[in-house]
Amino acid sequence: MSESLWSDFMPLSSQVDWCENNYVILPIVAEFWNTVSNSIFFIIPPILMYLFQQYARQIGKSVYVVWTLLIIVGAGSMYFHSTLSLVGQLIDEIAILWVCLAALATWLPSKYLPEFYKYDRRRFHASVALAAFFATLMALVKPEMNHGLLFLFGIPAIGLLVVELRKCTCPHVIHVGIMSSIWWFVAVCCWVADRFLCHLLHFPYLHSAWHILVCLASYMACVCYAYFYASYEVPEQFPRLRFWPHDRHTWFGIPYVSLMVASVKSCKSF
Ligand SMILES: CCCCCCCC/C=C\CCCCCCCC(=O)N[C@@H](CO)[C@H](O)/C=C/CCCCCCCCCCCCC
Ligand SMILES: [Ca+2]
Ligand SMILES: [Zn+2]
Repeated sequence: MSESLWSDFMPLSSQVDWCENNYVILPIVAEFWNTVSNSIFFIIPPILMYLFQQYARQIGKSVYVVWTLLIIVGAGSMYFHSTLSLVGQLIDEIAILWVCLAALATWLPSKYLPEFYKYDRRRFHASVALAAFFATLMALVKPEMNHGLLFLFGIPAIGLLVVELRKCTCPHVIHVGIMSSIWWFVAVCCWVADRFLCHLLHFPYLHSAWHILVCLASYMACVCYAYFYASYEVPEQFPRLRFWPHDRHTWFGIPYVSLMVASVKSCKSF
């Protein structure tokens, strides 16, 4: 390993530094609150792994790839904020790139794909894997551009959500989709304010709030995509949204997709 590569592991070697003051709470952690706020990525995705077991069995195991990558996003972000190293920044960004592409490959309904991919989804998965490989190489070239480019995933993500929610008649899916969009909007405001208005606001916790809100927005959007995908691809399994720990908890429960036997009506009210 060359000397310059070693230096990319050094604390504070990233050009990015967030509003929270460095090394204030613990002498070995650069940004304490920005580090610990990523803990939410170790709580929600494992619960989703548990709740999506039936979905994985009946529709596809790639749902586990998305939840695992979300945990890796949290771990990468923790490492980045605890060191503010360039390597930490790249791990954080590349993990986000991969989870977005994995979500796209897993849940983009076939009706949106060109004919070439429609009848063999493995071709689509292979193309996304190839795109992930080249995008990862490009991410190493100009790391300072990565944040901005990653936000572009928000456009198809919101686009798909809006298009499908307008057609959707299930009130639970509409509720989760709207909450996801609200959290996403507030999260982006927090990210922008922390990045560009730090000297005006002097409020160092906005990036921590972003971590929590973007995790909520992304997992809720993913649950909606999982529902839309199942509704298109396996309507005979009557997908419906349920909430953990109880279906009564539509506000604070964790939504997931459950598949039913053909005799039960889809989206039945609780
Ligand atoms: C058909 C759908 C395609 C897109 C699916 C998107 C699924 C998104 C899944 C997970 C994204 C998680 C992102 C978490 C980032 C946490 C790490 C972090 O905070 N990193 C920052 C530094 O610590 C870094 O500055 C962040 C950079 C920008 C990230 C932009 C992510 C865009 C993700 C799009 C999410 C869409 C949610 C839509 C809600 C309606
Ligand atoms: Ca800082
Ligand atoms: Zn962060």
